[in-house]
Amino acid sequence: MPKLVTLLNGPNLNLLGLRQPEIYGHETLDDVASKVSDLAEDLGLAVRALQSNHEGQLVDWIQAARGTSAGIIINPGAYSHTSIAILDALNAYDGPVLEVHISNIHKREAFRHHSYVSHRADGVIAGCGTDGYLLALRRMASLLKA
Ligand SMILES: O=C1C[C@@](O)(C(=O)O)C[C@@H](O)[C@@H]1O
Repeated sequence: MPKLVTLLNGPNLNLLGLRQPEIYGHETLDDVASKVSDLAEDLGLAVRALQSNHEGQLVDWIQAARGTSAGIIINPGAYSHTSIAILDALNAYDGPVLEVHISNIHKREAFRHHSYVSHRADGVIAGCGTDGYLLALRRMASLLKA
């Protein structure tokens, strides 16, 4: 049975491809989900990809990953910069956590430079476009093998 990885995307990432394409690119979230699932198959992993605009829903999914998912990859969107609730939920999760940002948050406005989720993340990928999700999945595969 392949190990399950939960891939969470936060607010406004449902608009990927439409929203500020000069920053986030032209691929849609469905495009990303399909390239992630192709790579997952090559790596022998299963991915459950979920997106929500709601903080509490993301907290519920992180809690649900306890005992059911081997790892979490999360792009918390703007909640990265505000949500202690998401950090607390991740702190209650035992497996590896990788944080992805499509854009390089450190090159952008000062309010994007700090991420609460980074206090828990085992790795952070920022500024690699949607390839960041694939890089995170490869890293997750090696963490889960180790
Ligand atoms: O919604 C997002 C997307 C983002 O997480 C990224 O993927 O680059 C960066 C955040 O600052 C922003 O609020």
